[in-house]
Amino acid sequence: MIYTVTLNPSIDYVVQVNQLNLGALNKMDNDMKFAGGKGINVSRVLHELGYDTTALGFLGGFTGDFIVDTLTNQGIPAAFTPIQDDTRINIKLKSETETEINGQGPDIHPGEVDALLRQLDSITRQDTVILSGSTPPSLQNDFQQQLIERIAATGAQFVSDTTGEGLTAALSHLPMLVKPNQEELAELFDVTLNNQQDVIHYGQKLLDLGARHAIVSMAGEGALLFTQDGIYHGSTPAGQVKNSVGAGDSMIAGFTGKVIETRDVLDAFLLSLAAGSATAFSDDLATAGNIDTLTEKVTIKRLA
Ligand SMILES: Nc1ncnc2c1ncn2[C@@H]1O[C@H](COP(=O)(O)OP(=O)(O)O)[C@@H](O)[C@H]1O
Ligand SMILES: O=P(O)(O)OC[C@H]1O[C@](O)(COP(=O)(O)O)[C@@H](O)[C@@H]1O
Repeated sequence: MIYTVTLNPSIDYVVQVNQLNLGALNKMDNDMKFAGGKGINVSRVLHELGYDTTALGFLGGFTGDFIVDTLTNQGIPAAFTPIQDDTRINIKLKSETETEINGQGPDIHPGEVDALLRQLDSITRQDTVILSGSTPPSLQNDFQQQLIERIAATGAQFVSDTTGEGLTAALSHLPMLVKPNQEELAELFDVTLNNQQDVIHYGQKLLDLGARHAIVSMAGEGALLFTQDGIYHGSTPAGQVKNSVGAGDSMIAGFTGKVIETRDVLDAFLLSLAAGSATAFSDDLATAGNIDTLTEKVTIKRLA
């Protein structure tokens, strides 16, 4: 089973305002609500690709109900830990540019934390756990670290898609995969990345620090894959970008599902690239059909 853990899910409220006037009344040209949060997106794409997954994490209030209903309607298995406070709403404003306004996240009470930790005790070494996204501010700074130690103790392999301290904590427990984007990589090492050589240099450090595989995603520029055997660049196919929210999560779903199925890392990278672009080219997350079509249009080149 592939478990995803989303500590800070969200309703992603995508608002289209073609001509945005700040400080004035604007009318929406279109709006859409999606069950979001990084791990939830990963579970949705894993399910779409036919892989067994269960979504875990904290959910509460009317916003939490919306997410549970959406996942139930899509047939995605979930076992969320109920919380008293409302799950957040993240605004994705589409105009000439894409602007994101993410909520901080709800208050999580100690009993709710204990309930989530107890759920993790049933994970076994045959499972994979994907720990994705931010941590609600009411949780202690070292909560991600605690969680990773708990997961590592079960013997399950894990994937980490978070930033800052959480990512540093993950690296020391030998994650199967980490996937920072280029900005997150720069933030982790507190550097400016000026060219591909810089990205390669710091991407390789992710392996040196403990990751078994690392993907550094670069939006429309594709992604770099770092493995013990080599470094690869994957391209993006031509297409019209509609909504890139969840592109990184789709990548993680494609890579993790395929690598568990076939153990073929390059096949997994190919699927991850197709899934990322298929999501960028869709209003919502990618469909299996779109991913399949793009798989033939992605190329991978060995760099080192
Ligand atoms: N504009 C785009 N055109 C084509 N593919 C894209 C685009 N944006 C993202 N993707 C695909 O999705 C992957 C992840 O996107 P990225 O924006 O780097 O991640 P994140 O969503 O984590 O910030 C990219 O490596 C690429 O394969
Ligand atoms: O948990 P965080 O880091 O605040 O991010 C949450 C946001 O990330 C998303 O999962 C999208 O992530 P990506 O675009 O990086 O794939 C949205 O659904 C959600 O609004």
